[in-house]
Amino acid sequence: MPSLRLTLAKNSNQQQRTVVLVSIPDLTNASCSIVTKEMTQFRQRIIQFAKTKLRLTRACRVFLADGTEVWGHDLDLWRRLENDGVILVSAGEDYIGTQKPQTNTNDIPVTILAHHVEIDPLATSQLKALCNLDGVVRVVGMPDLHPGNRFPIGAVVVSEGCAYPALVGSDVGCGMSLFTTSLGCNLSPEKTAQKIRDIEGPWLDGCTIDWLAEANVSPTAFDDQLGTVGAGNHFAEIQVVEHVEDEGMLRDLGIDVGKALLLVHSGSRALGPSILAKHASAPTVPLNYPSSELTAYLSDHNMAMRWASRNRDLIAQRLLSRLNTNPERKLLDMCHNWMEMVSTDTQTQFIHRKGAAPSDRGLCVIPGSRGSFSYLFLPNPTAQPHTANSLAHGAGRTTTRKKALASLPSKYGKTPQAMEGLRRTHLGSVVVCDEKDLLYEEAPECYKEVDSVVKDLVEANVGRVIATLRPVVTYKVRKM
Ligand SMILES: Nc1nc2c(ncn2[C@@H]2O[C@H](COP(=O)(O)O)[C@@H](O)[C@H]2O)c(=O)[nH]1
Ligand SMILES: [Mn+2]
Repeated sequence: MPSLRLTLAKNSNQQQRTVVLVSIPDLTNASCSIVTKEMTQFRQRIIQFAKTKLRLTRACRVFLADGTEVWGHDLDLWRRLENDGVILVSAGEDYIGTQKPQTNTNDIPVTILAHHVEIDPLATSQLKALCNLDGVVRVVGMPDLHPGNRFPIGAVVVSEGCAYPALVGSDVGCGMSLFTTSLGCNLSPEKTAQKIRDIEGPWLDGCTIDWLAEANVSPTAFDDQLGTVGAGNHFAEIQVVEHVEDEGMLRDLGIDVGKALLLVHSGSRALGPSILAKHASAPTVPLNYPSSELTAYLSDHNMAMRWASRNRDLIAQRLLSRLNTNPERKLLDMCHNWMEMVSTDTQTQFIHRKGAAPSDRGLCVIPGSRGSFSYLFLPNPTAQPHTANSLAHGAGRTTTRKKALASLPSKYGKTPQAMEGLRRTHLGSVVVCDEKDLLYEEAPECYKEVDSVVKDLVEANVGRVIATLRPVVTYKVRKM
Protein backbone atom coordinates (compact mmCIF):
# COMPACT_ATOMS: atom_id res chain seq x y z
CA MET A 1 0.00 0.00 0.00
CA PRO A 2 1.57 3.37 -0.98
CA SER A 3 2.22 6.00 1.68
CA LEU A 4 1.83 9.76 1.57
CA ARG A 5 3.91 12.25 3.52
CA LEU A 6 1.45 14.80 4.93
CA THR A 7 1.95 17.90 7.06
CA LEU A 8 -0.59 18.02 9.86
CA ALA A 9 -1.34 21.41 11.36
CA LYS A 10 -3.75 22.61 13.99
CA ASN A 11 -6.56 24.50 12.30
CA SER A 12 -6.54 27.08 15.10
CA ASN A 13 -2.81 27.66 15.32
CA GLN A 14 -1.02 26.60 12.20
CA GLN A 15 2.39 27.29 13.65
CA GLN A 16 2.03 23.88 15.24
CA ARG A 17 2.81 21.35 12.53
CA THR A 18 4.07 17.83 12.26
CA VAL A 19 4.92 15.55 9.35
CA VAL A 20 3.36 12.08 9.22
CA LEU A 21 3.38 9.13 6.86
CA VAL A 22 -0.04 7.70 6.10
CA SER A 23 -0.79 4.65 3.97
CA ILE A 24 -3.27 5.30 1.18
CA PRO A 25 -4.88 2.39 -0.69
CA ASP A 26 -5.83 2.73 -4.32
CA LEU A 27 -9.59 3.20 -4.32
CA THR A 28 -10.07 3.79 -8.05
CA ASN A 29 -12.43 0.87 -8.58
CA ALA A 30 -13.57 0.43 -4.99
CA SER A 31 -17.22 0.25 -4.02
CA CYS A 32 -18.89 3.08 -2.17
CA SER A 33 -18.81 1.20 1.15
CA ILE A 34 -15.08 0.46 0.84
CA VAL A 35 -14.36 4.13 0.06
CA THR A 36 -16.39 5.18 3.11
CA LYS A 37 -14.57 2.66 5.31
CA GLU A 38 -11.11 3.73 4.09
CA MET A 39 -11.96 7.43 4.42
CA THR A 40 -13.19 6.87 7.97
CA GLN A 41 -10.02 4.99 8.88
CA PHE A 42 -7.88 7.70 7.29
CA ARG A 43 -9.75 10.37 9.28
CA GLN A 44 -9.32 8.42 12.49
CA ARG A 45 -5.60 7.97 11.87
CA ILE A 46 -5.18 11.71 11.28
CA ILE A 47 -7.14 12.49 14.44
CA GLN A 48 -4.98 10.07 16.40
CA PHE A 49 -1.80 11.68 15.03
CA ALA A 50 -3.16 15.11 15.95
CA LYS A 51 -3.87 13.94 19.48
CA THR A 52 -0.44 12.46 20.04
CA LYS A 53 1.84 14.61 17.89
CA LEU A 54 0.08 17.99 18.05
CA ARG A 55 -1.33 17.37 21.53
CA LEU A 56 -4.72 18.37 20.23
CA THR A 57 -6.64 16.25 22.72
CA ARG A 58 -10.05 17.28 21.42
CA ALA A 59 -9.22 16.68 17.73
CA CYS A 60 -12.37 15.68 15.86
CA ARG A 61 -12.54 17.36 12.42
CA VAL A 62 -10.14 17.08 9.48
CA PHE A 63 -9.84 19.47 6.53
CA LEU A 64 -7.80 19.61 3.34
CA ALA A 65 -5.83 22.85 2.93
CA ASP A 66 -8.59 24.24 0.68
CA GLY A 67 -11.20 23.77 3.42
CA THR A 68 -12.84 20.56 2.17
CA GLU A 69 -13.82 18.51 5.20
CA VAL A 70 -12.64 14.88 5.12
CA TRP A 71 -15.86 12.95 5.55
CA GLY A 72 -18.12 10.42 3.81
CA HIS A 73 -17.13 8.72 0.57
CA ASP A 74 -15.85 11.54 -1.64
CA LEU A 75 -13.49 9.84 -4.08
CA ASP A 76 -12.56 13.18 -5.62
CA LEU A 77 -11.26 14.32 -2.23
CA TRP A 78 -9.24 11.12 -1.97
CA ARG A 79 -7.60 11.90 -5.33
CA ARG A 80 -6.63 15.34 -4.13
CA LEU A 81 -4.51 13.96 -1.29
CA GLU A 82 -0.96 14.50 -2.41
CA ASN A 83 2.57 14.13 -1.11
CA ASP A 84 3.60 17.06 1.13
CA GLY A 85 0.01 18.29 1.24
CA VAL A 86 -1.26 20.12 4.34
CA ILE A 87 -4.07 18.68 6.44
CA LEU A 88 -5.73 20.82 9.09
CA VAL A 89 -7.18 19.30 12.24
CA SER A 90 -9.73 21.09 14.37
CA ALA A 91 -11.05 20.59 17.89
CA GLY A 92 -14.55 21.24 16.60
CA GLU A 93 -14.18 24.76 15.28
CA ASP A 94 -14.82 25.58 11.63
CA TYR A 95 -12.07 25.76 9.02
CA ILE A 96 -10.21 29.05 9.23
CA GLY A 97 -8.02 28.89 6.12
CA THR A 98 -4.37 28.11 5.79
CA GLN A 99 -1.96 30.65 7.20
CA LYS A 100 1.72 31.05 6.68
CA PRO A 101 3.55 29.96 9.80
CA GLN A 102 5.50 32.58 11.77
CA THR A 103 5.19 35.43 9.28
CA ASN A 104 2.53 37.59 7.74
CA THR A 105 2.58 39.42 4.43
CA ASN A 106 4.81 42.16 5.85
CA ASP A 107 7.20 39.54 7.21
CA ILE A 108 6.69 40.73 10.75
CA PRO A 109 7.58 37.95 13.21
CA VAL A 110 4.49 36.53 14.91
CA THR A 111 5.01 34.16 17.80
CA ILE A 112 2.29 32.37 19.73
CA LEU A 113 3.63 30.65 22.83
CA ALA A 114 1.01 27.93 22.86
CA HIS A 115 1.57 24.22 22.51
CA HIS A 116 -0.46 22.80 25.36
CA VAL A 117 -3.17 25.44 25.21
CA GLU A 118 -5.83 25.85 22.56
CA ILE A 119 -5.96 29.25 20.91
CA ASP A 120 -9.27 30.51 19.54
CA PRO A 121 -8.84 31.03 15.76
CA LEU A 122 -10.42 34.46 16.07
CA ALA A 123 -7.70 35.48 18.53
CA THR A 124 -5.04 34.20 16.12
CA SER A 125 -6.43 36.24 13.26
CA GLN A 126 -6.86 39.31 15.49
CA LEU A 127 -3.22 38.91 16.49
CA LYS A 128 -1.96 38.52 12.94
CA ALA A 129 -3.97 41.53 11.79
CA LEU A 130 -1.86 43.65 14.15
CA CYS A 131 1.11 43.16 11.82
CA ASN A 132 -0.58 45.41 9.31
CA LEU A 133 -0.46 48.44 11.60
CA ASP A 134 2.17 51.02 10.68
CA GLY A 135 5.37 50.76 12.67
CA VAL A 136 4.70 47.30 14.14
CA VAL A 137 7.88 45.20 14.20
CA ARG A 138 6.94 42.20 16.37
CA VAL A 139 3.78 40.55 17.62
CA VAL A 140 3.61 37.92 20.39
CA GLY A 141 0.62 35.94 21.61
CA MET A 142 0.83 34.53 25.13
CA PRO A 143 -0.71 31.12 25.96
CA ASP A 144 -3.67 32.98 27.52
CA LEU A 145 -4.37 34.68 24.19
CA HIS A 146 -8.10 35.04 23.55
CA PRO A 147 -10.28 37.29 21.38
CA GLY A 148 -11.08 40.84 22.40
CA ASN A 149 -13.60 43.22 20.86
CA ARG A 150 -11.15 44.22 18.20
CA PHE A 151 -7.69 43.47 19.50
CA PRO A 152 -6.81 40.22 21.25
CA ILE A 153 -6.05 39.87 24.96
CA GLY A 154 -2.84 38.17 26.05
CA ALA A 155 -0.96 40.00 23.31
CA VAL A 156 2.24 42.00 23.03
CA VAL A 157 2.90 44.37 20.14
CA VAL A 158 6.24 46.09 19.57
CA SER A 159 6.35 49.19 17.39
CA GLU A 160 8.90 51.73 16.23
CA GLY A 161 8.32 55.35 15.24
CA CYS A 162 4.80 55.45 16.68
CA ALA A 163 2.57 53.95 19.36
CA TYR A 164 -1.11 52.96 19.72
CA PRO A 165 -3.04 53.82 22.92
CA ALA A 166 -5.83 51.48 21.78
CA LEU A 167 -3.47 48.51 21.99
CA VAL A 168 -3.18 49.10 25.74
CA GLY A 169 -6.95 49.49 25.91
CA SER A 170 -9.14 51.35 28.33
CA ASP A 171 -8.14 49.75 31.64
CA VAL A 172 -4.72 51.40 31.67
CA GLY A 173 -2.60 50.10 34.55
CA CYS A 174 -4.68 47.02 35.33
CA GLY A 175 -2.51 44.52 37.16
CA MET A 176 -1.99 42.09 40.01
CA SER A 177 -0.61 42.91 43.45
CA LEU A 178 0.22 40.22 45.98
CA PHE A 179 0.47 40.97 49.69
CA THR A 180 1.57 38.97 52.70
CA THR A 181 -0.80 39.03 55.67
CA SER A 182 -0.78 38.02 59.31
CA LEU A 183 -3.79 35.73 58.77
CA GLY A 184 -3.20 32.05 59.49
CA CYS A 185 -3.57 29.60 56.63
CA ASN A 186 -6.44 27.65 58.23
CA LEU A 187 -9.03 30.35 57.63
CA SER A 188 -12.62 29.22 57.31
CA PRO A 189 -13.77 30.19 53.80
CA GLU A 190 -17.38 30.75 54.90
CA LYS A 191 -16.63 32.77 58.03
CA THR A 192 -14.12 34.88 56.16
CA ALA A 193 -16.55 35.46 53.29
CA GLN A 194 -19.18 36.76 55.74
CA LYS A 195 -16.82 39.51 56.84
CA ILE A 196 -15.71 40.89 53.50
CA ARG A 197 -18.97 42.06 51.99
CA ASP A 198 -19.80 45.51 50.69
CA ILE A 199 -16.44 47.14 50.25
CA GLU A 200 -17.35 48.65 46.91
CA GLY A 201 -18.58 52.07 48.06
CA PRO A 202 -16.43 55.22 48.18
CA TRP A 203 -13.69 55.02 50.77
CA LEU A 204 -14.71 57.21 53.70
CA ASP A 205 -12.11 56.20 56.28
CA GLY A 206 -9.32 58.34 54.90
CA CYS A 207 -8.37 61.02 52.42
CA THR A 208 -7.98 59.97 48.78
CA ILE A 209 -5.88 63.09 48.07
CA ASP A 210 -3.26 62.01 50.61
CA TRP A 211 -3.46 58.38 49.50
CA LEU A 212 -2.73 59.34 45.88
CA ALA A 213 -0.11 61.95 46.78
CA GLU A 214 2.08 59.14 48.12
CA ALA A 215 2.37 57.94 44.51
CA ASN A 216 2.74 61.44 43.16
CA VAL A 217 -0.77 61.46 41.69
CA SER A 218 -2.83 64.65 41.78
CA PRO A 219 -6.57 64.35 42.47
CA THR A 220 -8.66 63.15 39.52
CA ALA A 221 -12.39 63.24 38.75
CA PHE A 222 -12.60 59.51 39.47
CA ASP A 223 -11.26 59.28 42.99
CA ASP A 224 -14.57 58.22 44.53
CA GLN A 225 -13.78 54.85 42.91
CA LEU A 226 -10.39 54.58 44.57
CA GLY A 227 -10.24 51.41 46.69
CA THR A 228 -12.94 49.61 44.68
CA VAL A 229 -12.37 46.40 42.73
CA GLY A 230 -14.68 47.15 39.78
CA ALA A 231 -16.00 44.99 36.96
CA GLY A 232 -16.44 41.23 37.29
CA ASN A 233 -13.15 40.02 35.86
CA HIS A 234 -11.41 41.96 38.63
CA PHE A 235 -11.14 40.34 42.03
CA ALA A 236 -9.47 40.20 45.39
CA GLU A 237 -8.62 36.72 46.63
CA ILE A 238 -7.30 35.33 49.88
CA GLN A 239 -4.95 32.48 49.07
CA VAL A 240 -2.70 30.03 50.88
CA VAL A 241 0.44 28.26 49.72
CA GLU A 242 -0.52 24.88 48.27
CA HIS A 243 2.72 23.43 46.92
CA VAL A 244 6.29 24.68 47.21
CA GLU A 245 8.56 24.14 44.23
CA ASP A 246 11.54 26.22 45.46
CA GLU A 247 11.72 26.40 49.24
CA GLY A 248 14.86 28.54 49.30
CA MET A 249 13.36 31.13 47.03
CA LEU A 250 10.16 31.24 49.05
CA ARG A 251 12.25 31.85 52.17
CA ASP A 252 14.25 34.58 50.41
CA LEU A 253 10.98 36.21 49.43
CA GLY A 254 9.95 36.16 53.08
CA ILE A 255 6.83 34.10 52.44
CA ASP A 256 5.63 32.18 55.49
CA VAL A 257 3.73 29.09 54.28
CA GLY A 258 1.68 29.22 57.47
CA LYS A 259 0.20 32.60 56.57
CA ALA A 260 -2.39 33.61 53.99
CA LEU A 261 -1.68 35.91 51.07
CA LEU A 262 -3.96 38.43 49.38
CA LEU A 263 -4.03 38.80 45.59
CA VAL A 264 -5.67 41.94 44.19
CA HIS A 265 -6.53 42.30 40.51
CA SER A 266 -7.88 45.71 39.53
CA GLY A 267 -7.01 48.70 37.38
CA SER A 268 -7.64 52.39 36.97
CA ARG A 269 -11.47 52.13 37.05
CA ALA A 270 -13.10 55.01 35.11
CA LEU A 271 -9.85 56.98 34.90
CA GLY A 272 -8.35 54.65 32.23
CA PRO A 273 -11.25 54.93 29.75
CA SER A 274 -11.14 58.74 30.08
CA ILE A 275 -7.45 58.69 29.10
CA LEU A 276 -8.03 56.45 26.10
CA ALA A 277 -10.91 58.64 24.91
CA LYS A 278 -8.79 61.77 25.34
CA HIS A 279 -5.78 60.54 23.38
CA ALA A 280 -6.94 57.99 20.77
CA SER A 281 -8.80 59.44 17.80
CA ALA A 282 -9.34 55.94 16.32
CA PRO A 283 -8.03 52.50 17.30
CA THR A 284 -5.65 52.16 14.38
CA VAL A 285 -4.42 55.76 14.21
CA PRO A 286 -1.02 55.91 15.91
CA LEU A 287 0.63 58.70 17.84
CA ASN A 288 3.93 59.45 16.18
CA TYR A 289 7.25 59.34 17.98
CA PRO A 290 8.51 61.87 18.82
CA SER A 291 5.43 64.07 19.18
CA SER A 292 3.83 66.19 21.85
CA GLU A 293 0.68 64.01 21.50
CA LEU A 294 2.57 60.85 22.43
CA THR A 295 4.36 62.60 25.29
CA ALA A 296 0.99 63.80 26.64
CA TYR A 297 -0.50 60.30 26.37
CA LEU A 298 2.45 58.71 28.13
CA SER A 299 2.24 61.24 30.93
CA ASP A 300 -1.47 60.46 31.55
CA HIS A 301 -0.83 56.74 31.05
CA ASN A 302 1.95 56.73 33.66
CA MET A 303 -0.25 58.60 36.08
CA ALA A 304 -3.06 56.02 35.55
CA MET A 305 -0.57 53.23 36.25
CA ARG A 306 0.33 54.83 39.57
CA TRP A 307 -3.37 55.43 40.36
CA ALA A 308 -4.15 51.76 39.61
CA SER A 309 -1.32 50.59 41.84
CA ARG A 310 -2.54 52.78 44.72
CA ASN A 311 -6.04 51.46 44.04
CA ARG A 312 -4.83 47.89 44.59
CA ASP A 313 -3.07 48.98 47.79
CA LEU A 314 -6.26 50.53 49.10
CA ILE A 315 -8.40 47.53 48.15
CA ALA A 316 -5.98 45.35 50.13
CA GLN A 317 -6.16 47.66 53.11
CA ARG A 318 -9.98 47.91 53.03
CA LEU A 319 -10.49 44.18 52.64
CA LEU A 320 -8.02 43.17 55.33
CA SER A 321 -9.37 45.77 57.76
CA ARG A 322 -12.61 43.73 57.74
CA LEU A 323 -10.52 40.88 59.09
CA ASN A 324 -8.94 43.14 61.68
CA THR A 325 -5.57 43.22 60.04
CA ASN A 326 -3.52 45.09 57.43
CA PRO A 327 -1.47 44.13 54.40
CA GLU A 328 2.00 43.34 55.71
CA ARG A 329 4.27 43.51 52.69
CA LYS A 330 3.69 43.92 48.97
CA LEU A 331 5.44 40.98 47.32
CA LEU A 332 4.78 42.14 43.80
CA ASP A 333 2.81 44.68 41.82
CA MET A 334 2.72 43.73 38.15
CA CYS A 335 0.83 45.67 35.56
CA HIS A 336 -0.54 43.86 32.49
CA ASN A 337 -2.18 46.66 30.46
CA TRP A 338 0.49 49.19 29.66
CA MET A 339 2.91 50.70 27.18
CA GLU A 340 6.64 50.57 27.82
CA MET A 341 9.05 52.85 25.97
CA VAL A 342 12.45 51.19 25.55
CA SER A 343 15.30 53.29 24.16
CA THR A 344 18.79 52.18 23.20
CA ASP A 345 21.55 54.22 21.53
CA THR A 346 20.14 53.37 18.13
CA GLN A 347 16.38 53.00 18.48
CA THR A 348 13.26 53.58 20.52
CA GLN A 349 10.59 50.90 20.69
CA PHE A 350 7.15 50.79 22.28
CA ILE A 351 6.05 47.53 23.89
CA HIS A 352 2.25 47.46 24.11
CA ARG A 353 1.08 44.85 26.60
CA LYS A 354 -2.62 44.05 26.56
CA GLY A 355 -3.12 41.30 29.11
CA ALA A 356 0.57 40.45 29.38
CA ALA A 357 3.02 40.99 32.22
CA PRO A 358 6.66 42.02 31.82
CA SER A 359 9.20 39.25 32.31
CA ASP A 360 12.08 41.57 33.21
CA ARG A 361 10.76 42.97 36.49
CA GLY A 362 10.94 40.02 38.83
CA LEU A 363 8.35 37.85 40.50
CA CYS A 364 4.89 37.47 38.92
CA VAL A 365 1.69 35.72 39.80
CA ILE A 366 -0.30 33.88 37.14
CA PRO A 367 -3.86 33.30 38.31
CA GLY A 368 -6.17 30.79 36.66
CA SER A 369 -9.68 31.34 37.95
CA ARG A 370 -11.36 31.34 41.34
CA GLY A 371 -11.55 27.56 40.99
CA SER A 372 -7.91 26.84 40.21
CA PHE A 373 -4.46 27.40 41.63
CA SER A 374 -2.45 30.52 40.95
CA TYR A 375 1.24 30.20 40.14
CA LEU A 376 3.99 32.20 41.77
CA PHE A 377 6.33 32.47 38.83
CA LEU A 378 9.88 33.76 38.55
CA PRO A 379 10.73 34.89 34.99
CA ASN A 380 14.24 34.35 33.69
CA PRO A 381 16.09 37.64 34.04
CA THR A 382 17.78 37.39 30.64
CA ALA A 383 16.39 39.36 27.71
CA GLN A 384 13.81 37.35 25.77
CA PRO A 385 13.27 38.79 22.29
CA HIS A 386 10.98 35.87 21.30
CA THR A 387 8.48 36.94 23.98
CA ALA A 388 9.17 40.68 23.80
CA ASN A 389 10.18 40.30 27.47
CA SER A 390 6.65 39.34 28.47
CA LEU A 391 4.57 36.54 29.91
CA ALA A 392 0.96 35.46 30.40
CA HIS A 393 -1.10 37.48 32.88
CA GLY A 394 -3.57 34.70 33.65
CA ALA A 395 -5.23 31.72 32.06
CA GLY A 396 -7.37 33.69 29.61
CA ARG A 397 -10.99 33.01 28.72
CA THR A 398 -12.24 30.03 26.74
CA THR A 399 -15.81 31.24 26.75
CA THR A 400 -17.06 34.78 26.23
CA ARG A 401 -19.32 36.28 28.87
CA LYS A 402 -22.16 36.28 26.36
CA LYS A 403 -21.76 32.56 25.64
CA ALA A 404 -21.45 31.77 29.34
CA LEU A 405 -24.71 33.60 30.05
CA ALA A 406 -26.39 31.78 27.19
CA SER A 407 -25.26 28.28 28.15
CA LEU A 408 -24.52 27.99 31.88
CA PRO A 409 -27.92 28.83 33.43
CA SER A 410 -29.50 25.87 31.60
CA LYS A 411 -26.51 23.65 32.48
CA TYR A 412 -26.58 24.40 36.21
CA GLY A 413 -30.18 25.51 36.70
CA LYS A 414 -31.25 28.57 38.63
CA THR A 415 -32.34 27.04 41.91
CA PRO A 416 -30.77 28.36 45.12
CA GLN A 417 -28.95 25.00 45.45
CA ALA A 418 -27.50 25.36 41.95
CA MET A 419 -26.31 28.88 42.71
CA GLU A 420 -24.81 27.63 45.95
CA GLY A 421 -22.95 24.96 43.94
CA LEU A 422 -21.56 27.63 41.64
CA ARG A 423 -20.47 29.73 44.60
CA ARG A 424 -18.22 26.95 45.85
CA THR A 425 -15.31 25.48 43.96
CA HIS A 426 -13.89 21.97 44.00
CA LEU A 427 -10.90 23.42 45.87
CA GLY A 428 -13.14 24.31 48.80
CA SER A 429 -13.04 28.04 48.19
CA VAL A 430 -16.09 30.29 48.04
CA VAL A 431 -16.86 33.48 46.21
CA VAL A 432 -18.43 36.61 47.63
CA CYS A 433 -20.72 37.56 44.76
CA ASP A 434 -24.42 38.32 44.91
CA GLU A 435 -25.00 38.78 41.19
CA LYS A 436 -26.24 35.61 39.53
CA ASP A 437 -25.18 36.65 36.03
CA LEU A 438 -21.70 37.40 37.24
CA LEU A 439 -21.44 33.92 38.75
CA TYR A 440 -22.13 32.45 35.32
CA GLU A 441 -19.94 34.90 33.41
CA GLU A 442 -17.02 34.31 35.74
CA ALA A 443 -17.49 30.58 36.33
CA PRO A 444 -14.11 28.83 36.55
CA GLU A 445 -14.97 26.75 33.48
CA CYS A 446 -14.97 29.93 31.37
CA TYR A 447 -11.19 30.10 31.75
CA LYS A 448 -8.43 28.00 30.21
CA GLU A 449 -6.44 25.54 32.30
CA VAL A 450 -3.76 27.60 33.98
CA ASP A 451 -1.52 24.53 34.42
CA SER A 452 -1.18 24.25 30.64
CA VAL A 453 -0.55 27.99 30.30
CA VAL A 454 2.31 27.73 32.79
CA LYS A 455 3.65 24.60 31.09
CA ASP A 456 3.85 26.51 27.82
CA LEU A 457 5.74 29.35 29.52
CA VAL A 458 8.21 26.99 31.16
CA GLU A 459 8.81 25.15 27.90
CA ALA A 460 9.40 28.47 26.14
CA ASN A 461 12.10 29.14 28.76
CA VAL A 462 10.25 32.18 30.10
CA GLY A 463 10.79 31.27 33.74
CA ARG A 464 10.00 28.79 36.50
CA VAL A 465 7.41 28.02 39.15
CA ILE A 466 8.23 28.91 42.76
CA ALA A 467 4.96 27.79 44.36
CA THR A 468 1.27 27.30 43.72
CA LEU A 469 -1.41 29.13 45.67
CA ARG A 470 -4.85 27.82 46.59
CA PRO A 471 -7.87 30.15 46.67
CA VAL A 472 -9.78 30.42 49.96
CA VAL A 473 -12.21 33.31 49.40
CA THR A 474 -12.65 35.34 46.24
CA TYR A 475 -14.28 38.76 46.36
CA LYS A 476 -15.86 39.49 43.00
CA VAL A 477 -18.83 41.70 43.05
CA ARG A 478 -19.72 44.41 40.75
CA LYS A 479 -20.20 45.14 37.13
CA MET A 480 -19.16 48.63 36.10
N1 LIG B 1 -7.41 33.41 41.01
C1 LIG B 1 -8.35 33.98 40.22
N2 LIG B 1 -8.05 34.24 38.92
C2 LIG B 1 -8.98 34.82 38.17
C3 LIG B 1 -10.26 35.15 38.65
N3 LIG B 1 -10.96 35.73 37.65
C4 LIG B 1 -10.15 35.79 36.59
N4 LIG B 1 -8.94 35.24 36.90
C5 LIG B 1 -7.74 35.17 36.07
O1 LIG B 1 -7.17 36.47 36.00
C6 LIG B 1 -6.93 36.83 34.65
C7 LIG B 1 -7.24 38.30 34.53
O2 LIG B 1 -7.43 38.66 33.21
P1 LIG B 1 -7.92 40.10 32.70
O3 LIG B 1 -7.78 39.97 31.21
O4 LIG B 1 -9.31 40.26 33.17
O5 LIG B 1 -6.99 41.10 33.25
C8 LIG B 1 -7.85 35.95 33.82
O6 LIG B 1 -7.27 35.63 32.58
C9 LIG B 1 -8.02 34.72 34.66
O7 LIG B 1 -7.11 33.73 34.30
C10 LIG B 1 -10.55 34.85 40.01
O8 LIG B 1 -11.66 35.13 40.52
N5 LIG B 1 -9.58 34.28 40.76
MN1 LIG C 1 -6.66 42.94 34.20
